[in-house]
Amino acid sequence: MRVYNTMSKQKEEFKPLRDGEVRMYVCGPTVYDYTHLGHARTYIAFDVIRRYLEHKGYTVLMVMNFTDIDDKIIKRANETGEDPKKLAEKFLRLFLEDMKALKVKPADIYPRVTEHIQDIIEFVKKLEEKGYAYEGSDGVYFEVRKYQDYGKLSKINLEELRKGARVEPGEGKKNPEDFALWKKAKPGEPKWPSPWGEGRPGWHIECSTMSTKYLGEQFDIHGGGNDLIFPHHENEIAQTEACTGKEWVRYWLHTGFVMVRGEKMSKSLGNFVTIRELLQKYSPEVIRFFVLQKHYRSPLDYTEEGIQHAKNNLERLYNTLENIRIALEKAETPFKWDKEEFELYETIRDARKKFYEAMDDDFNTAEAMKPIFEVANAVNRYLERVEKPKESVLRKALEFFKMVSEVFGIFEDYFKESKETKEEELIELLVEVRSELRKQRNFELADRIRSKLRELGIQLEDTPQGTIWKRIEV
Ligand SMILES: Nc1ncnc2c1ncn2[C@@H]1O[C@H](COP(=O)(O)OP(=O)(O)OP(=O)(O)O)[C@@H](O)[C@H]1O
Ligand SMILES: [Zn+2]
Repeated sequence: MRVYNTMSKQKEEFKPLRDGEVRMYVCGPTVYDYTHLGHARTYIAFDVIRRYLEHKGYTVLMVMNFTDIDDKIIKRANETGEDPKKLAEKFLRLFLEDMKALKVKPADIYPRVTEHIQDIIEFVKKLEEKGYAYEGSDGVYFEVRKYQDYGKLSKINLEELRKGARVEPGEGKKNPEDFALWKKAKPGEPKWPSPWGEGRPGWHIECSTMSTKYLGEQFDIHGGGNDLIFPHHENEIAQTEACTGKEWVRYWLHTGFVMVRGEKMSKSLGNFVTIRELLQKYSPEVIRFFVLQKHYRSPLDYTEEGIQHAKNNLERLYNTLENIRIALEKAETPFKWDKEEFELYETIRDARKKFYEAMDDDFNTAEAMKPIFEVANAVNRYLERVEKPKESVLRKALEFFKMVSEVFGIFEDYFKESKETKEEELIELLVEVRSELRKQRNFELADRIRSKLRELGIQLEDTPQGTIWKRIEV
């Protein structure tokens, strides 16, 4: 498997630091507004990367932070007259709801800045002890020129950076390129005690602190949107490697932007569409499908037609799945296979290979889509041509779609539904058998079925119209 590493600007063989385990950290949102499609693209992309790694047999430990205190939150709270803590809490909950709706698997750990202030202070203290940090009038700063490798991720040139930046009036830093590790509180701002007086952490330090706390001083994947490469990730690297003296992250992965008419979808430009709005019109799977039609590093243009197109394509696939379901009802036991079965089988076999090759090539979901449609088309053709379809070859197609479902997080309704339907059919069957037993006055066995079902959370009630059943808590 090969992944594109922003650090080396090329695809590299993927080899995690520990066998069989992938530890990954994805920068989470600053929670002061609704989640828009741009954010969702990034989180869906990392969700699929994580799902694929799990599918390949890795144990994945995933951490995603919440920036629940920050300039943007304070600014918004001041505008709306809300308490910044309450504001952050509200949007944090809404974000989790949105991710759940989009079937993004939850991170294993969601550390929040406000619950890790002490850890952050310790980290800054270490940087101070090692001579990388200094206290200025309004906060503690990281002295960029002390860290030799600055710029290695973004390839930014420190001299250029210096020329372009300046120390704003009121800022207590020595050099224009230095960045804040700790900000001293201004009147009315949320604050915590520290060796440098009351204040709050700078933005970058939280990710260095919380990622190393939970994933160790070295781990495999660190990700986020393209806009985080500089300065956020560059600064994270400087802080962490200055502190530990070790190479920190193996692979840096960055997602391309969702674009609207040539511009990045963003809150500040006001050109965004929220997940909530989209979910009123489209199913979560349509949104996922839309996002996955492009490779995660490419820009993704958002248009109404684009989503509509994704919707139609997904529907086509669902139709095929429905065709398989119907065909399975009349499918035959395969006493023999003919040319048609072998043709379909070979398409599925090749498609599976292509799917894995595409995903192994830097998680190329856009390429991986092609074999999905190849199988769908082949199944439809097979069902049109063959009068008595063979169960085994249809099951092969279903297995393929099930695999896609696991990795892409689509078709979940179909596979979940069919499992439940099966279960319901089995319950109906037992109810029928029990009624028959009662008619034959075999009450002992009938009661056994009833009490066993009850233990499993299915309650039977005998009514004049017959026996009905319902699910109960056990
Ligand atoms: N248009 C976009 N396309 C893809 N990813 C995006 C887009 N906008 C933001 N992201 C990513 O979403 C994640 C969360 O972003 P964050 O909460 O910092 O957003 P933000 O910068 O406040 O949002 P905005 O850019 O809308 O002001 C980051 O990884 C960021 O790179
Ligand atoms: Zn971060």
